[in-house]
Amino acid sequence: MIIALPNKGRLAEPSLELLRSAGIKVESEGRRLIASTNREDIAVLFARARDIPEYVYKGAAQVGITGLDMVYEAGVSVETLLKLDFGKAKIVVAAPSGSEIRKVEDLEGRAVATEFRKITQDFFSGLGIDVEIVEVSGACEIAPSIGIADAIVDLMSTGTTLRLNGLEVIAEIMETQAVLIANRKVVDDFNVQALKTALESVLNARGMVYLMMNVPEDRLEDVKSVAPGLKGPTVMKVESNGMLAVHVVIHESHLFEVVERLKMAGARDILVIPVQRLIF
Ligand SMILES: Nc1ncnc2c1ncn2[C@@H]1O[C@H](COP(=O)(O)OP(=O)(O)OP(=O)(O)O)[C@@H](O)[C@H]1O
Ligand SMILES: O=P(O)(O)OC[C@H]1O[C@H](OP(=O)(O)OP(=O)(O)O)[C@H](O)[C@@H]1O
Ligand SMILES: [Mg+2]
Repeated sequence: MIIALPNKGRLAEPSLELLRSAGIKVESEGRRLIASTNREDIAVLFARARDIPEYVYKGAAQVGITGLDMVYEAGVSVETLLKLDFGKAKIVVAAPSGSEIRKVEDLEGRAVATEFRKITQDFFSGLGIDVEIVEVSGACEIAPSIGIADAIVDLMSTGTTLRLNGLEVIAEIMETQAVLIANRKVVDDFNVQALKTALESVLNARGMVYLMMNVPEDRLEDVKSVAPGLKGPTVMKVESNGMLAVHVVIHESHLFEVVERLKMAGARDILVIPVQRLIF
């Protein structure tokens, strides 16, 4: 199986990191664009995020990681298997603050600069608004101030780039994040499904911790009410001393108060263990 990964840009490092957590280690040598991995049956193809949907559609790679925006923009039919929870941003229409352009209808007959020709075209034609699209290949926020366009369609996450360039959002087109995509013909292949399961299990496990503790039998209900767990705690009898071993998965953000409450409810010997993978 070949996995297409972004070779640079915002999605590159988090994609490699996610694969690594899922047990797939890329053995890359500098600028080589095809790399082997620790698994004999999995190789990686490094490409631009923008080109990955096309490569997966054509079958040059069976699966790939790219932005959902890139999938729409490519306009090809691939299967989105999983949202990956990084590379989160919005595609917005923005115009110079204080200009007469306050809403998308004001752009009728005007010029819009963007790297996203198809998304922009589809958005405005869907609203029946006729705009001229000025295609740029990056740093599109500069376009209005140099007289190239009246507005832009671009990605926004923190909003800093827009603000620093005197632009403000007048409409939101779509939300994007990194996704795992697959060629439709191989969606059900064992390796494709195994990769999906592995990545999903890493995402599920993020922020979760496993608690193990000993609880006197007569305090079980008190402990349960403090830490109900994902599917109720696992309870095992500890031989001979009237104690129960209780195991439960909770969210790390609750750990601070849950541990104290468990202690108060009679739990002892509490172990907190990181969760590597979680498969429901
Ligand atoms: N500010 C951002 N916040 C979150 N995700 C982003 C942001 N900018 C881009 N992305 C996501 O990353 C993808 C790739 O964009 P990025 O700018 O990293 O690379 P590129 O445009 O391919 O390369 P370059 O900008 O270096 O030419 C985008 O399609 C989008 O899905
Ligand atoms: O809302 P913000 O947090 O400011 O992020 C938005 C900016 O991030 C991306 O650019 P990137 O940094 O990838 O540079 P690029 O223009 O070279 O692609 C995007 O094209 C915006 O310009
Ligand atoms: Mg970019």
